[in-house]
Amino acid sequence: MQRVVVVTGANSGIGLALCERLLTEDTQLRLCLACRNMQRAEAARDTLLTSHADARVDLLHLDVGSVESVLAAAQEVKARYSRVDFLYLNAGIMPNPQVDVKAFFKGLFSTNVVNMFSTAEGILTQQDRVNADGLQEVFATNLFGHFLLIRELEPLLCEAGHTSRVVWTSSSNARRSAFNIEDLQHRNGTEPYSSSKYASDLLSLALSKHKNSQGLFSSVICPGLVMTNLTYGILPSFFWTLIMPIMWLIRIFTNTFTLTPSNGAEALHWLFLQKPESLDPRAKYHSLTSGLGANYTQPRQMDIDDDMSEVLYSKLLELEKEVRRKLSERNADDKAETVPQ
Ligand SMILES: NC(=O)C1=CN([C@@H]2O[C@H](COP(=O)(O)OP(=O)(O)OC[C@H]3O[C@@H](n4cnc5c(N)ncnc54)[C@H](OP(=O)(O)O)[C@@H]3O)[C@@H](O)[C@H]2O)C=CC1
Ligand SMILES: CC(C)CCC[C@@H](C)[C@H]1CC[C@H]2C3=C(CC[C@]12C)[C@@]1(C)CCC(=O)[C@@H](C)[C@@H]1CC3
Repeated sequence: MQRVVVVTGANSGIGLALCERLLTEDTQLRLCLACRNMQRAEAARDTLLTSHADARVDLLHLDVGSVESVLAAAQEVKARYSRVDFLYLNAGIMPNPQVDVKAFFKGLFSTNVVNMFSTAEGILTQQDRVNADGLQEVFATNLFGHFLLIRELEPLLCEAGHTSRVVWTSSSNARRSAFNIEDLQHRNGTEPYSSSKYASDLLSLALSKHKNSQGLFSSVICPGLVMTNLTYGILPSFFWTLIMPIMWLIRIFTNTFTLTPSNGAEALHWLFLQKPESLDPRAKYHSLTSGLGANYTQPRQMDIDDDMSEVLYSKLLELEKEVRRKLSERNADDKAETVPQ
């Protein structure tokens, strides 16, 4: 049976490395790269086809941060495929990141040093903005757009007779203290990235609870610290080049410095090979790399509770209704404007 796998944010970094690994694993796969930039998506497909000439690689235009784009992409998926076996929710942004250098050096000489290097706790903030849909951009991209995509694809994902999987690329930067259920979109804070990733952890648990009986299983992973466009956006390039030998050195002491996209994709790949019933919906599956470069996956319990996950789920359903209502009003207005008087 040819399995259909959709990967969001597949044109670079961890998403692209995952595609490469999946094609090596299953040559019969039908792989769909869901990307907002079609030029980069085509380049990614070319790269994949160089090493897997016979592979079936499709492209799908998806800007996960735009409600209209998500709805159109979901329609396209439903038209193209009769099933979706895996939906990897990997696209993510961390706009305008700022490192608190003072806090970093303070942390360096504290007992919190290992935690600081694996979670960036206390040293990393971002500046968010409102997007065209009136949503906070980080929330819309990292969480809500993916939620809407799942909702739209439910007919395929929850089809009787087979199981489907959604896998969130979360982060060990996801922290309860950065998340406020009264401020879901993190309008008032400086850690929208951490908040959105914590929300994805909560949402994954709620999805498992509500949808397992319909054959849909949701899991969460952390790729570790990986050198990608996202991380290169945190410090100037020359600085990364300067500290890179130190990064490789640190890897001897912490297994969370996976560093290469392929290593970071370890847990995503590992989940592809597991039976969904054997997975723990409360665990985050971490990609880890030993000092000698060996990859492995380790589940760690998440700091989440059922009540909050339920509240988040119902708030997202509410927001979905509101967003759909606004969109149909906007479409009706546009239509009225184009009708000749
Ligand atoms: N690198 C790291 O250390 C860690 C990364 N992660 C997570 O891993 C995931 C992948 O990131 P990574 O590979 O590191 O970084 P990259 O920047 O290389 O990849 C991010 C991908 O997401 C895509 N993307 C961003 N915004 C949108 C959008 N609105 N619609 C569709 N696609 C979009 C990007 O496309 P485009 O090329 O168009 O920008 C790109 O393909 C993210 O969710 C990130 O939060 C988690 C923990 C650590
Ligand atoms: C001398 C400099 C001020 C050194 C700064 C080092 C930091 C830039 C890194 C230390 C820990 C890193 C880290 C991440 C980004 C870069 C650091 C803050 C992440 C937040 C990247 C994205 C994620 O999702 C996390 C899992 C990473 C955690 C560690």
